Amino acid sequence: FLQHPTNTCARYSSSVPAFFMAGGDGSDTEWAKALQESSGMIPGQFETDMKMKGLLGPKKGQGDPKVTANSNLVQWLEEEGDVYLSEQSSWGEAPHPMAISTETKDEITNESSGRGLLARKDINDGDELLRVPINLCLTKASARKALGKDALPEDINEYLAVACQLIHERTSENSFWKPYLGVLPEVDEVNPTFTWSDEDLNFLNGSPVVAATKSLQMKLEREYQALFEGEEGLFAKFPDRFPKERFTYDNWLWAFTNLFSRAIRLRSLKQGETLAMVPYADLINHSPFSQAYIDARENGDWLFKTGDEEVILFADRGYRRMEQIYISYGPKSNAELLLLYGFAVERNPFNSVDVTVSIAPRTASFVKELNDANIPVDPLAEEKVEFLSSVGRDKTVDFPCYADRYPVEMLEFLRLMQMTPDDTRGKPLADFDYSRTISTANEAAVLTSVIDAVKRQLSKYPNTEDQDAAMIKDKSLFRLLSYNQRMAVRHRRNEKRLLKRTIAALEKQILVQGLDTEELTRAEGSTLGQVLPGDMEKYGMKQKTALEDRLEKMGLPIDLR
Ligand SMILES: C[S@@+](CC[C@H](N)C(=O)[O-])C[C@H]1O[C@@H](n2cnc3c(N)ncnc32)[C@H](O)[C@@H]1O
Repeated sequence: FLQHPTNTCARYSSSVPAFFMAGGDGSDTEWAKALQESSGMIPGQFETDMKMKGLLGPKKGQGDPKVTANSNLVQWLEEEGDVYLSEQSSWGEAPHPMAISTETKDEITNESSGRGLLARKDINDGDELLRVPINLCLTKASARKALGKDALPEDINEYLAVACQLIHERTSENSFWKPYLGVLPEVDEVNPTFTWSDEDLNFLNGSPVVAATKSLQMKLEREYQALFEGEEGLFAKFPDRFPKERFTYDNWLWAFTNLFSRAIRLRSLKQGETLAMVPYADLINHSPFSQAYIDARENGDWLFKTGDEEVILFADRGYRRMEQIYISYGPKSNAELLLLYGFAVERNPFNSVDVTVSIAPRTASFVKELNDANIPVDPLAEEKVEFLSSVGRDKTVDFPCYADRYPVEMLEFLRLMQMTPDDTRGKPLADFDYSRTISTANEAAVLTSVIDAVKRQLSKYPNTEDQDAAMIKDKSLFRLLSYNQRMAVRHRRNEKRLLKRTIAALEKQILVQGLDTEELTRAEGSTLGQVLPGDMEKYGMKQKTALEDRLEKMGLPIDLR
């Protein structure tokens, strides 16, 4: 885990949280004191702040259902899991270092980021932040125990199993997990794009997120039907445990909203890795700059190992009192975050936009099909097709473009596709190292074709970046849009900005490397990065997008079984 000395997350922290409570019993005394200290310079400011946060006055926050839910969770964790959350120091143990804030905000966009965990005292790099026993978590094992091993067989996908248990617990009167369910958000508090209406999704037109969203929506529908419906489905086979009125599609979407946005993959478990919903740990928000992540370990000290396992987290840096604690959900692009978590990060070093690079090798038969006298046959086309299929690549490929880099694979792919007999001089294509420049003419054609591909991606959006920027700038009008719509406009604007920067960087590189000279235009006789008409048509029903590819690697249910 951990070890990152720099304080890069500071700008994401919510310095004056709205509603909050201490970790122990929900009292606000310590927070009141801390807030008083932090805003003590302005007379009367503290009282004003506290009133605004609902923590002063007759109710003192106790009437707030969110504060009550936090309180119930803390009590349950202490009673059922022996989780140490005390505010007071006691024999040999310091007070628990964190507290739940019911309302945190993104400091750049001012959008709500829901609950979060705050440092209740100064925290040092490496300090233990939390420990939660596995038996409080929802996993495939707990799902099979709750709903029967006959209904959820050994080989069932983890996401499906935990989704079933989430719905089961949510709709049971006496669930052991009730205090945990009490803090799980509704779909409209998370808003991942796969739950958006088509009207909201239209705001993302042109963005690769739309295709990924539609594909995830279809997959979730298909999985629901396959699991519950038909003669072999759980509704028919186990109607008592899986009543239709409880396992509705709305509940299914709620379960997956929570799974995608909160489930953690624990990798260090004795029996291998497990997907888990971990109470309390899942209250921590994401910062792409955090080096901390959550994992499991055997519990007990060195002498007295109990054999049980627990989830554990250490601080990745020092935190000041009242600062929000962050972990990293992984190096995710804003498209991934929006699709699965319902938010995007304005300054995200892992942000990328998928760009489609498509070059159809001009074989004799393909050129004939095109029926255009100006398009010559590429003498290397057949060899290129063979080479591509031997390395398992298609001729239409999606690559993620980052703000400051693009993948080596994209350059390698394009260098190959732009080879001419001048470059090969009779040698086989397989003999070249495509991770290096092949020739100046080849490189010129490669960079030009990347620019073309990025420009083509940009042209897919109905509005320009400037128009989006103007919309965002007009604060009063922008606020009239719904949360989803605001996220969509910011997202598409950031995608365009990234693509425009990529074009500018490439154009500069072409100039710096002297690749803009006349004689190098000979490469234009090659394939030039154009999506040839035939390929355009095929592209409509092409293979997976790069985003889907990455989701699959994460183990998300792109093909669930
Ligand atoms: C694991 S939960 C974290 C706790 C969550 N805020 C809550 O209220 O329960 C993940 C969700 O928190 C929110 N979130 C996490 N990090 C965020 C961030 N940096 N900005 C905005 N929202 C964030 C998103 O709604 C996301 O789906």
